[in-house]
Amino acid sequence: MKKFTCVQDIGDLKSALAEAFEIQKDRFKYVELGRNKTLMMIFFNSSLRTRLSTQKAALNLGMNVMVLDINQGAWKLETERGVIMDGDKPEHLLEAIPVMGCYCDIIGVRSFARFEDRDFDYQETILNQFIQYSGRPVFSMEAATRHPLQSFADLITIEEYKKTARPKVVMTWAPHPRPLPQAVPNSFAEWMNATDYDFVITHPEGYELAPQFVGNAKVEYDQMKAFEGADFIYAKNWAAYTGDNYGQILSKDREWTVSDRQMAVTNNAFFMHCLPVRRNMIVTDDVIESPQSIVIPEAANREISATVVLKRLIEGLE
Ligand SMILES: CCC[C@H](NC(C)=O)C(=O)O
Ligand SMILES: NC(=O)OP(=O)(O)O
Repeated sequence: MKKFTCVQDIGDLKSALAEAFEIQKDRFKYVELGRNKTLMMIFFNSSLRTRLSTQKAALNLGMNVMVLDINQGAWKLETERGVIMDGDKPEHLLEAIPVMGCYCDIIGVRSFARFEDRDFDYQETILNQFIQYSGRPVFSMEAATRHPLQSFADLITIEEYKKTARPKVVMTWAPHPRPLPQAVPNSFAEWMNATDYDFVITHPEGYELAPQFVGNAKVEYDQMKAFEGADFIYAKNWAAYTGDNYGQILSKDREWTVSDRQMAVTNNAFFMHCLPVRRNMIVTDDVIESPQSIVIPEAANREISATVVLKRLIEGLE
């Protein structure tokens, strides 16, 4: 594997899952593979799970690890080409990227959507500059339009907990005080559409995701109807994608907050969320603390998804 930015990069899902469950049984099985190989993790945005689980995955494989928070300690970076750099940014990304590539073997990048220009975000400008100019294999630690390490962990978790071959999986929008990226819902939808699950997306009108991610999923504007008979509930907030509303909050309707009311019409569904989660905005205390909440095993599987991805990137090194 030469990059990991989307579901297509992992190839056949059944073999990726087999590898994940093998590593889950013995996460140090390939501890020699990464000897004298260096992972560089670059964060343009905050992180807890991605930062810790990806570092742990690298250690599982015997790698050296370097972590850089671009906005703390490094020079402020200009990212636009053609800009006269007479402002507060002393360095351009187009120099910084190949320099960082000199010091490592594999690069992970977190760079969220900026919500200033939809094309800039949806062309994955920052991530693609790392792919083009670093000279190293690059993987996404959540970029502008996807979060594949999260989605792979979500799939592993559903496969672990499902009680039927083709579970009904419902992704529901929920309210949040800030406009959050579409990367997690886009990516979850992309991975769910790559399975044979019964996948439904539910959100208020105006929160339609980009069609290339919705794919063949059923979209249901009535949340209670969507929840009927569900086996898994995946809750997430996202800002509007469509038209002039890009990056905007259209609703903070707390009727969409996942509570016992909605969970009561499911098939005793498991509750999932990528975390961090705003309690009593996205989900009530009772639901996220219930025996059906699997948000912690879901977060634990981030170590497994990252170990599989790093293993395949190391194996792909010349
Ligand atoms: C894994 C989630 C990261 C980010 N969450 C926040 C709070 O910014 C998001 O919603 O994309
Ligand atoms: N789910 C996830 O990626 O969490 P962090 O933003 O804390 O890394």
